[in-house]
Amino acid sequence: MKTKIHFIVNPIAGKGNNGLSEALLKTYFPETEYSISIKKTAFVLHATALTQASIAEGAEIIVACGGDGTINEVASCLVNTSILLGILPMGSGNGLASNLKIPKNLKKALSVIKIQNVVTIDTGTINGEPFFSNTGVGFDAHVISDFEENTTRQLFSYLKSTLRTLKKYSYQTQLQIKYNGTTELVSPFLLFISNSNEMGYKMSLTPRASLQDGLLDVVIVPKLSRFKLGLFTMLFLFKKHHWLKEVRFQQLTALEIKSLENTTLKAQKDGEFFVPKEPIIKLAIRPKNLNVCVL
Ligand SMILES: Nc1ncnc2c1ncn2[C@@H]1O[C@H](COP(=O)(O)OP(=O)(O)OP(=O)(O)O)[C@@H](O)[C@H]1O
Repeated sequence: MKTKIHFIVNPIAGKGNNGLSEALLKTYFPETEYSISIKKTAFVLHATALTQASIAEGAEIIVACGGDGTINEVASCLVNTSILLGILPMGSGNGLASNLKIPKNLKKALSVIKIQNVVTIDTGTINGEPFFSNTGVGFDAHVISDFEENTTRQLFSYLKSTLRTLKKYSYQTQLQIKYNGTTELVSPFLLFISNSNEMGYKMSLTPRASLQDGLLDVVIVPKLSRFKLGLFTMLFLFKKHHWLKEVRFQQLTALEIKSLENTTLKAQKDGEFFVPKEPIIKLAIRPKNLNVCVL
């Protein structure tokens, strides 16, 4: 029996020129042993529809070719199944791939899929919808909202969006957060929840996070003075933001966030803008329910 591998390719992820061709795939996965299919996405959420079709076609490995957004759309269909997720990192940040040590080099990443060495990782949920890398309802969500107006998806565009968001960001949103039987009121600059220890571009707000510890790593940063914000940014770039006493970390299995104004919050999910349907956001971890090909 030939192994069925389906490649779901996002042609606009990262710089957009990914170098993946059928000829290259055939050198790694010869027709005598493998049955290969390449599918290109044409719009947002198309990867999910293509993955569902691949599952119905009996694919045993489904490879997300793109960044965290593409992985989210593909992997959402693979949780709690025995189908393996492969990753060819072709996005801008590639946070999850980097945490999993999947090489950015296309040929090396193809070898990883061929070896079929598998780890089972945790996945997070936000109001029941899976996320794999991170989510957030603070400054990061506003940056992503601005970023999606850009025509290019590269580091420079993230930097531009960060600066634009810094100028207009307001801290008016009063949130009630509940975890481990505790209720708190916060009005945070940042409320970031991560499964992975990397956000992309080798940057991390949650360096202690593990994809296999059954925990969500939560970072809460209150409103900061301009000086403290500058300091926080500098420390963050060197992964030393924990030096600031205002920065709080929690490792949790569940968290509830409620807008006191009863408005729906802006959020980001794996780097894509997301507006939860209700003013209450429920976050949870689902331990070890996704099989991923790694080195
Ligand atoms: N043909 C298409 N045209 C426009 N958008 C698309 C197309 N195909 C997929 N998308 C959308 O592109 C978005 C970005 O994809 P992805 O996150 O993989 O790349 P990236 O943002 O460059 O990488 P990263 O998240 O690692 O920074 C996803 O939300 C996906 O739904």
